Amino acid sequence: MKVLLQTDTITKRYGAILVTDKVSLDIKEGELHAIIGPNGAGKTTLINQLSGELRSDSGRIRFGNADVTDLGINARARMGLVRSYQITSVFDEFTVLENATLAALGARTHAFKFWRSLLGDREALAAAREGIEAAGLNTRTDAPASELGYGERRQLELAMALAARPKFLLLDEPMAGMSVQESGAVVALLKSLKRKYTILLVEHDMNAVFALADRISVLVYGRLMVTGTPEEIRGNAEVRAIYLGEEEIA
Ligand SMILES: Nc1ncnc2c1ncn2[C@@H]1O[C@H](COP(=O)(O)OP(=O)(O)OP(=O)(O)O)[C@@H](O)[C@H]1O
Repeated sequence: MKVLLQTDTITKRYGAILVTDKVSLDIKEGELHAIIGPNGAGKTTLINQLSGELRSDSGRIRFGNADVTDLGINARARMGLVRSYQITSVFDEFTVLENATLAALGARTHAFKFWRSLLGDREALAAAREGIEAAGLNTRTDAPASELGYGERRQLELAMALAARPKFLLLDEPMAGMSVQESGAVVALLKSLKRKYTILLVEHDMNAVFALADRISVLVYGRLMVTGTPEEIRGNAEVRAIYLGEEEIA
């Protein structure tokens, strides 16, 4: 499989703290790659470096054939490297369809000129409907976001990311705060998205990670400790030591 995203020794520090430390990763086209690691390991920081929300202090990032190190979040999103949006970017008074359409328009338009054409842009509307369908939210298309339950809201975030027609999806803890039933639904959803998109998943729910990932990378104190298949990670003595006492991986 071709490598779609490649980082070469990317580093981010806050003052004296090295939050990510020379992380070199290869993510292959079509794979679902999970990043796990203890609290504060630097997982969210790494996602932010990949999405372009944070500039790395050193190292390079390649996406497809391009060096995207110096590009911002919007430029990377337009190339297809898209992060599932934070809950704050959902507009409560807008419907599911309107929110997804905004995300579709935002992925390809600069500034705010898209406001006037909301729901008037056929291509954006089609992308929004596709995203909503893929995220399993089509029975709620016309509901205002304010009426969605917690799990549905996370589905809307996913729909918004998909409406941007990504090649590569960055997902930061999509199951956080969900009930067992809700996270089961998200696992099923992500299974249905596998292969259609290349996915990088940061997630604490080990059952979900081991059920979904083709490969898993373990980040500890900002350093990439090991990358392997779920079987290799499960059997890795160092990883087991880090998670000792955390029954999920046992
Ligand atoms: N803007 C910031 N300024 C200073 N320190 C920061 C900043 N953002 C993150 N950190 C620190 O960097 C470290 C890694 O944070 P990060 O959120 O990336 O870890 P994480 O692996 O995602 O953690 P968790 O699993 O708890 O979400 C933490 O010690 C955090 O306090």
